[in-house]
Amino acid sequence: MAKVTFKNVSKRFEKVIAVDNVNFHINDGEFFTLLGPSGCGKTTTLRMVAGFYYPSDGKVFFNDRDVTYLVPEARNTGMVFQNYALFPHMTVYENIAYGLQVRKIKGKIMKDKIYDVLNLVQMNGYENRKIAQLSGGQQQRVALARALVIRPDILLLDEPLSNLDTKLRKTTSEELRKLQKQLGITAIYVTHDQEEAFSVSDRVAVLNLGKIHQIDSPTRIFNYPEDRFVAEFLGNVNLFEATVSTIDSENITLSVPFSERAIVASRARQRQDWTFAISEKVDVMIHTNQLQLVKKSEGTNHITGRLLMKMFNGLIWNFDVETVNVQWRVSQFNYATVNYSDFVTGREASLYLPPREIYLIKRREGV
Ligand SMILES: Nc1ncnc2c1ncn2[C@@H]1O[C@H](COP(=O)(O)OP(=O)(O)OP(=O)(O)O)[C@@H](O)[C@H]1O
Repeated sequence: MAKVTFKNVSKRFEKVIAVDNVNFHINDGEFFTLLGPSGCGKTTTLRMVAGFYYPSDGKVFFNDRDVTYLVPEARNTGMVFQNYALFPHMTVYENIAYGLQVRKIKGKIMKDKIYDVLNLVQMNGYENRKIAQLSGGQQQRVALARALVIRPDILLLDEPLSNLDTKLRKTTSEELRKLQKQLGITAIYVTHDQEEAFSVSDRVAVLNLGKIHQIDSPTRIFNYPEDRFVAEFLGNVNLFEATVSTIDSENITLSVPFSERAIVASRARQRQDWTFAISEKVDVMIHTNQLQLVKKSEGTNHITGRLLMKMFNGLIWNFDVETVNVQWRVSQFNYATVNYSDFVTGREASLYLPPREIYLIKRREGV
């Protein structure tokens, strides 16, 4: 087991700053994910953990040991690559044996280790198959077995599920999480898929353009995004700009671009480490499932709009509603007893914004 620390780490490739002054600390046995859009520096960060790249600036520690410039072979990390990087004409057994042979492990010890790990990833019986004769999901298990057979202190996973179909991704990510906890191994996972990141991770770092925007548990990131980028990247949100009008012990009122009347946000919903001032400009977030579609627009936080689109996907209904200056997305669970046909595309449809679901994002410089 190992802790991993990045201290002021940057990585430049000529003019490109792939990783820009990144700091984080990963605990023993933690499942930690680097999440962000394509090109944000996830893979470069992971490669600096593995030792495939050395930082241009800053330091990397495993526990208290400075490993910044240590060669990959001396780090005891196991890596699963996006394309698995297996030898297609070799058997499953030979692929897994490779890393052990490099480490001069032979004979019965090697054999026992290979059968142990095959068991672990539920691939016993496949040892003599060639990689080219396996399905994508099975190849993924072999790649995982190959990374685990050396008993690494840290398991590194670079989009390991991206070649699997949606259903298999779900079950495999659940298994991966179980296995990681069972082994108590520290894992660092790279993905651009928010759902995948949330379902496997203890904590997630959200990156953009080489910088970390937020490191938190999945629920904290979802409910309390640090900035507008994080909220937008996670999706399933409505965002608008507002100005703080009044603040009392219970509520913050906001002047908004889509209504003459002020909107009320409950203070209980806000991050306790942020304070807001009268006239402060903020970004406001409300999750698509927290907005309510209503027939009549009466009273506080009700606004009148027009239904642009409605779509049923089996579990939820999605509605797009247009009001002055803002287009909204509303997602509601389907209930057989609720009649959604009352909402007709092109006709009036109103929204209710529950005060306890309105989240204010503090603006900050430099990100
Ligand atoms: N070897 C390299 N030489 C030059 N530029 C590079 C190199 N590797 C990465 N980059 C650049 O650094 C930035 C970060 O790349 P990185 O591969 O870390 O992103 P990523 O978040 O993993 O993206 P993806 O999800 O697309 O794999 C990108 O702009 C990329 O073009």
